[in-house]
Amino acid sequence: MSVILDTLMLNTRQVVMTVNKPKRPANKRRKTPVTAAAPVAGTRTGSGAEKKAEISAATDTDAMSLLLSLTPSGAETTSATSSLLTVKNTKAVPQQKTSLATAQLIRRYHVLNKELSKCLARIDNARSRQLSTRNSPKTLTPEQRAADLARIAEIRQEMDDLGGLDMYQKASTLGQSKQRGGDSSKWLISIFKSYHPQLNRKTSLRLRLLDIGALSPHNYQKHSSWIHATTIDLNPQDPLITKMDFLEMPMPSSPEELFDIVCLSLVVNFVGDPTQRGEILRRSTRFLVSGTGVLYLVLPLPCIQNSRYMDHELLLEMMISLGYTTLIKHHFARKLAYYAFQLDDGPTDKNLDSSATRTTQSLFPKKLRHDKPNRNNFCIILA
Ligand SMILES: C[S@@+](CC[C@H](N)C(=O)[O-])C[C@H]1O[C@@H](n2cnc3c(N)ncnc32)[C@H](O)[C@@H]1O
Repeated sequence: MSVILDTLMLNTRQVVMTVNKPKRPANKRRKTPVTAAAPVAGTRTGSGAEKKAEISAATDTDAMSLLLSLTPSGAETTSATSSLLTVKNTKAVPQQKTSLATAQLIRRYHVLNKELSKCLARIDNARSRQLSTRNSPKTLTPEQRAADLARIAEIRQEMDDLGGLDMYQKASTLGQSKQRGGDSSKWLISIFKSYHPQLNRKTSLRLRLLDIGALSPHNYQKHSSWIHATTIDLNPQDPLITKMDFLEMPMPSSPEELFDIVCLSLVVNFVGDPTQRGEILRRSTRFLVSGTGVLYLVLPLPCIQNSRYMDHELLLEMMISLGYTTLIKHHFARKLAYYAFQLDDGPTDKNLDSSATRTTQSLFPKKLRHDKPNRNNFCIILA
């Protein structure tokens, strides 16, 4: 696990930016960025003026398609989360890159990702309000919408200049390297060895593990006698990892497709939108064996210990509401919070689309809990 990842703080107010945008001389500008995903036809836009004209002309266009049209490197869209991301292949992060520079890059990427989610959510919310209540006073004015869209374009450009998701992941992988403390699978393995002592005796039982947001397919390799790992990521860094957005992953249709362990290590905080964070947690229940399934959740410690809107107790309440009534174990390391929850009570509406069965009212809305200075704004909303 990355030591540098531990420092992630998700508070836009903390952004005193220290990562400088790489400045390229005009004659050395990237021509066509290499995209991991197929470029969206006609996505490349021209000058800033052209972009602005496009923005103001497009106020009635769907925000997502417009966002894509502003995407410098044309990422493939799946869910709203992944569509936010600039995905392109970048060169490996040099090993000698200082941990400080890597940490800054990761931190900046998080901040941008979060701001992007906010702009998009504002546009999407205004749009749904407009559809439900014609001329609602709460909808965005054309100027506000244009400002948000312009900011989205700027953010995407900066993400692209930083190297996009690919560079972020390479930096994170570097952070996982042994010199910096290794990956987070170690804590999970130690829990399982004490929690399921029979596994030490190498029975034929092989646990099915789903690693969401995996940077390496090899984290569980040396335990392959008792763990079968399925690894997915929005932008796989290895051919053995499946390119998949968890929010779009088909639900298991039979017990054989369920998992014994679902890992969300530094993924929930990576997602910028608090409601989507909650959706990821809720969705995890549908992939686990009810009664025995284990969710392994890792968050930066400040998300739990230094947020205005979140703390350990609230996280437990949220998890209990989802059916994770047993906290097998948790551990606060210097910079990371580790949790292993058991899914005692699986979802009752397994065969139904979750959104169709819920009201629009949040079970756990954004609510101030610690009104103190110097706290961050990390939040999870459970709808
Ligand atoms: C900070 S990295 C964490 C990597 C690794 N799990 C660790 O503990 O170091 C977050 C990863 O989550 C992935 N991710 C975020 N949202 C995702 C989603 N909806 N589906 C699949 N992967 C996702 C990102 O692509 C990124 O590689």
